[in-house]
Amino acid sequence: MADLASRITKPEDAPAPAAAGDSTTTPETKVETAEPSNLVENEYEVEVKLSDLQNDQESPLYSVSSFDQLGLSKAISDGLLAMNFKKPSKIQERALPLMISNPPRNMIAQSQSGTGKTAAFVLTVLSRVELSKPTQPQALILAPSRELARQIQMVVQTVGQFCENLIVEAAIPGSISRETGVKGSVVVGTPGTVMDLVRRRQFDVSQLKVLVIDEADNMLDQQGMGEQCVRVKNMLPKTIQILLFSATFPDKVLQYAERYAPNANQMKLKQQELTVKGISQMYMDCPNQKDKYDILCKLYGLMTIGSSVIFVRTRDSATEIQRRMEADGHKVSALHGAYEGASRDVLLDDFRSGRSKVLITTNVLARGIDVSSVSMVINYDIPMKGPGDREPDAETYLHRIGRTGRFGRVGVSISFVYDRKSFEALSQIAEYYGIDLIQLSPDDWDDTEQKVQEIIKSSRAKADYAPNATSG
Ligand SMILES: Nc1ncnc2c1ncn2[C@@H]1O[C@H](COP(=O)(O)OP(=O)(O)OP(=O)(O)O)[C@@H](O)[C@H]1O
Repeated sequence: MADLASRITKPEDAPAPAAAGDSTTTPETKVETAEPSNLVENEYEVEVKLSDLQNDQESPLYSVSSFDQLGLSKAISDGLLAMNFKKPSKIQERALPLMISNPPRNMIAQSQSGTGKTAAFVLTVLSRVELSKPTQPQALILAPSRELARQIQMVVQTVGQFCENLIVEAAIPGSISRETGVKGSVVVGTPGTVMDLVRRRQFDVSQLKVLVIDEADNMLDQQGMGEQCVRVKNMLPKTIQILLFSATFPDKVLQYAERYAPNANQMKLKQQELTVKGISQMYMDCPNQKDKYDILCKLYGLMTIGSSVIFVRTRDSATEIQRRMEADGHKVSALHGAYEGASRDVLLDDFRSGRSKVLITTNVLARGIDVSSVSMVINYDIPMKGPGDREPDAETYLHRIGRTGRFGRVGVSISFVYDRKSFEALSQIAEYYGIDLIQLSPDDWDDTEQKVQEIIKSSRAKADYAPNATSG
C-alpha cells in the first residue's frame, strides 16, 4: 500500500516531533535526519516557553506589540490581565486594529486552530458594546454547535469580567425564557435558535452593530447552515459590521463569504500554513476494520495520560464503542447530537474539568472546542464528505486534530486506516496540506507507545508555561 502515499512516511523517515506551537511555514519543512535519535531527544530536553514562541516570527503566536498598544479600554485590559494573556497572537495583533477602527469594516480572518481567534473577535465585540444599554442586544455571535456557543459566551464573560453591567446571553435551545426574551448586550447563539427568537419577536435586533460568524466556512456552506445564516443576516440592520472567522476557508466558500461580508479586510493563510506544528500527526495501519477496536483499547492507557477525543463517523458507532469499552472496563464518555442539550452540557463540563478523560464524539465537536488538557486526538474513522462519503474531508480533519496543540501546547493525532479507501483518503489529506504523517504499527507496540508517550509527556511538562491549563 505504501506506494499510494508519498506523504505517509515510515517510522525511519519520520520527522522529529515539533516544538510546541510554532506553525508550519513551508510545505517541505523537515527536521534534519542525520542523527534522528539525537534530534528526537533534544526536542524533549529543550522546553519551549510560550514567551519564546511569541517571539518566534515563524509562529502564529508571534507579535511585536502588547495588548496595551491596541487601544482597548481599561476594563477590557484588566480582563486580559486576569486571564494571564500577556501578549497577543498574530491574528489578535493584526486583525484587532482593523476590526475596532472606525468606520467599521467587515473582516474575513483565517488563523490556525488554537491561536486565539475567539479573543480577537470577543475584544472587538466588547469594544463596540455600549455598557450603558445593558439589556439592548448590540452584538450577535453565531456558532455551529451549542457547545461552542456556550464556550464563546464564557470567553466573553471572562474577558469582560470588569466591564460593568455586561450581560451575555446564550441563544441556544432552552436557554431564553419566553416571558423575558433576549435581554443582554451580547448574544451568542446557534442560527436556528436565533432565527426562531427573532421571528417570535423575542430578540430585538434593531440595534445590533456587530455580527460575528465563527467557523464561518462551515456556517456559510450551502450544504450546511448557509441558508439559515443568510436569513439571519437579512433580518439585521444593513449597516452591521460582519466578522467571519475560521481556521479553514476553502476557495469555494471564500467567494461566497466575500459576498456575505462585502468589502471585507482579509487575513488569509496558504494551504501549507494551516497545520499547527505542535501537533504530531500519526497514523495507525490497522490490519482490518475489526481490529480498530482492539487497537483503540490498547491505546487506552496512553489516552488517559492527558485527555483525549476520539472522533467517529456516526452517533451509532460512538454509542457502540462506548458500550464496548465500558463493558471492557474502560471509563469513557460519549457526546453527540442524539443527546438532549442539558446532558450534552454536563458531559462536556465533566470533560473540561477532567472528571472524564476520554470523550467519544462525532463531528459535532470537531470545531472550536477548547480544552487545553487534550493531548491526543484519535480519528477512529477518517472524515469523509460528499455523496456516499466519497471524498476525504480535509477541513474537518484539520479542525478535529486542532482539538489538541492549543496555543503553543503539543499533542498527538492518530488516524486509523485499515483499507485502500481509508488509506487513500488520508494520503490525499496529507498531500493537500503538505504534511508527513508518522506511521505507527500495531505489531510493534513498544515503539508505538514510546513515540506517543514521549510527546504526551512533554505536553504535560509544558503545561506549566501555558497561561491557563484548562480553559473555556
Ligand atoms: N494572547 C493570548 N495569550 C495566552 N493565551 C491565549 C491568548 N489568546 C488566546 N489564548 C488561549 O488560547 C486558547 C485557544 O484559543 P481559541 O479557542 O480562541 O483558538 P481558535 O483560534 O479559536 O481555535 P479554533 O480554530 O480551534 O476554534 C484558549 O485557551 C485561549 O484562552
